[in-house]
Amino acid sequence: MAVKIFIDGQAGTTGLRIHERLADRNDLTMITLTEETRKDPEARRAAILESDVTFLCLPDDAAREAVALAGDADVRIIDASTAHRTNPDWAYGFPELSPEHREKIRHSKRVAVPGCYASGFASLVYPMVHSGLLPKDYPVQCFAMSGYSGGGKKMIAEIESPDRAPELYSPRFYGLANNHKHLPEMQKISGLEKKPMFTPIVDDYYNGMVVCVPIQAAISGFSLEPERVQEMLERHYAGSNFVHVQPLKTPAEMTATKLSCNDLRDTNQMEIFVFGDAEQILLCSRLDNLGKGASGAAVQCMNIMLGLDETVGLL
Ligand SMILES: NC(=O)C1=CN([C@@H]2O[C@H](COP(=O)(O)OP(=O)(O)OC[C@H]3O[C@@H](n4cnc5c(N)ncnc54)[C@H](OP(=O)(O)O)[C@@H]3O)[C@@H](O)[C@H]2O)C=CC1
Ligand SMILES: CC(=O)N[C@@H](CCC(=O)OP(=O)(O)O)C(=O)O
Repeated sequence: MAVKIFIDGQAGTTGLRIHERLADRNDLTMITLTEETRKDPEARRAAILESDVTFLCLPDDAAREAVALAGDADVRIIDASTAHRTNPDWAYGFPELSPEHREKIRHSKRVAVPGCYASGFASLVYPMVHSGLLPKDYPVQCFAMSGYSGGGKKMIAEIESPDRAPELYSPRFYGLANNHKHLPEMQKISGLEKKPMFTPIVDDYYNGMVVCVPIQAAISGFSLEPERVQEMLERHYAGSNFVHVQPLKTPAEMTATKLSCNDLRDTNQMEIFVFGDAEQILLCSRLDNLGKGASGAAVQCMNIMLGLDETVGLL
């Protein structure tokens, strides 16, 4: 019998992408609400209770409300918002981080999809800390660039407006008070003792991102050759369907490299790069904020929860 799916927030950026990824699957049937009822709590409750799997593609408060509407019903909930990502009762939806993460997703009824920046960050820092290559108390910094679809419908409308302000044609720094909403999960999931410093930038292209973590090994008093880091990361993600650690480049190739942020657009792929030398290393993770950073990861988690091949319906 087909699995019944409800997407709460189906008209939003993430909801539409999940719908696109699932629409052609004949092992699933979609429960949809009309434009008039899609924000009505009673209609949403009925749809959640009728479903086998509900995706929440909502602002945080509405996601919390949806979980309350579900009560203790047996439905599986996959939440794309920030609301439950550091809640220990929820599985963190990044199966490649460790076999324990994958098992918790497989057996959980409640899964929080990682934030897009947090996905890139954890893909680098979790293995570095858990392998012992990076001390837990290292003062981690992170900078990243995202396409504007990361800001949801409101930012998309602002950037795509025919009479947008001149400053919207340029990349923009934000989160400058080091209070970005992904920081709690970046620290907790990666196992860091100190809050990282995180500087995101949003630019004038639709989707895709690169998240970078520089490591000053020599001046911090430990040694960290790029070869050792690349080998550890390659081992950590060996056999992964979606996370691919790139071979180490020669110094000349590193100098010549330009990483574009949108290469993995519309896929659920993630690429990891190691640059630098024994003094200073730069780790970079490239992904699609709407793919492995949101709807792709959500569908991958659903496949795992349903005991299916995790790659079904995903590029
Ligand atoms: N865009 C991205 O790259 C990513 C987004 N996320 C997260 O996913 C969630 C959704 O984000 P995104 O799709 O970008 O946001 P959007 O603003 O594009 O979509 C949110 C949708 O939720 C609807 N909505 C708002 N309140 C309610 C309510 N009370 N009941 C039912 N529907 C409601 C909105 O309705 P209306 O259309 O009327 O405004 C809108 O359609 C957010 O928590 C976001 O942080 C996660 C990872 C990446
Ligand atoms: C460009 C942009 O504005 N990006 C969003 C993050 C998008 C995202 O992944 O955030 P959630 O998963 O937490 O919803 C932001 O920085 O708030």
